Amino acid sequence: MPRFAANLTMLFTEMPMLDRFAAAADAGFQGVEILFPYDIPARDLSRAAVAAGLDFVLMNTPPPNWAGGPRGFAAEPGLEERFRSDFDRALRFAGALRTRHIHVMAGYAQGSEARATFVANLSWAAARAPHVSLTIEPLNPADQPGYFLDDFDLAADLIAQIGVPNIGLQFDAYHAHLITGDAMAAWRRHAGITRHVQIAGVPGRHEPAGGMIDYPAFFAALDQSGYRGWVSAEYNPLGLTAQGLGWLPGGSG
Ligand SMILES: O=C(O)[C@@H](O)C(=O)CO
Ligand SMILES: [Mg+2]
Repeated sequence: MPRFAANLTMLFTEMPMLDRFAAAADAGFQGVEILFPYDIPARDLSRAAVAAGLDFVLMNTPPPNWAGGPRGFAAEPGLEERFRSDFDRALRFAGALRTRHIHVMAGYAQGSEARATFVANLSWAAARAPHVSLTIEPLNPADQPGYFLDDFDLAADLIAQIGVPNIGLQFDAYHAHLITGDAMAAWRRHAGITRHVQIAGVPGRHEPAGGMIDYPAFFAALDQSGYRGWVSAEYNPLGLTAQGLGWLPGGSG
């Protein structure tokens, strides 16, 4: 069975951020991720993770505003300088938090110039931080219209083109199902390049149980394919988070 992490941007939001770490550990998670941790001093986040005995698994490149900001700039021509300073800010945070992965967000752009920009920015970032694992994640166009990286085959193609060991796929089964119609088939196709997995139910992006993705079968497929990374719960709980954790293998729900 994979190791599970709680996405603290979306889970346990009924309490302040620094209290969510202990709640996640009590529920049976072994790790955490925060999409945009930039509003809270890294040392406070790090202390909370250590005190709860949790690994810090993933964070995103800025912008810092989860509620209203765009999703990155890496594929947007003309914003290369901003991308670089954002990336360095992410690196400083990631160092303080000992984060396993940084998700480099593409932003909103289309066409060959956007692709060339994304490749150039990712290549620069990979060389800048050769010791850090970088991920790219296709987001479904219904939730993120106009987002550059909206296709799994495109992500695979980009990873192959850049061809460095520290860039891999962030496979979010919720987006995979909405983009391809079959998260399990998408997993079989892309397991080999995946560094990080996220889960949520379809439809609705709620608890990963009882929807169109058979999660017990998906977890078995992860094991069968030899996946050794993390699986992060990244969904909007229907009620109090702890009351919806019956799906978590070995958890207290
Ligand atoms: O799936 C998502 O929405 C996230 O993993 C993300 O990083 C978007 O900000
Ligand atoms: Mg995701």
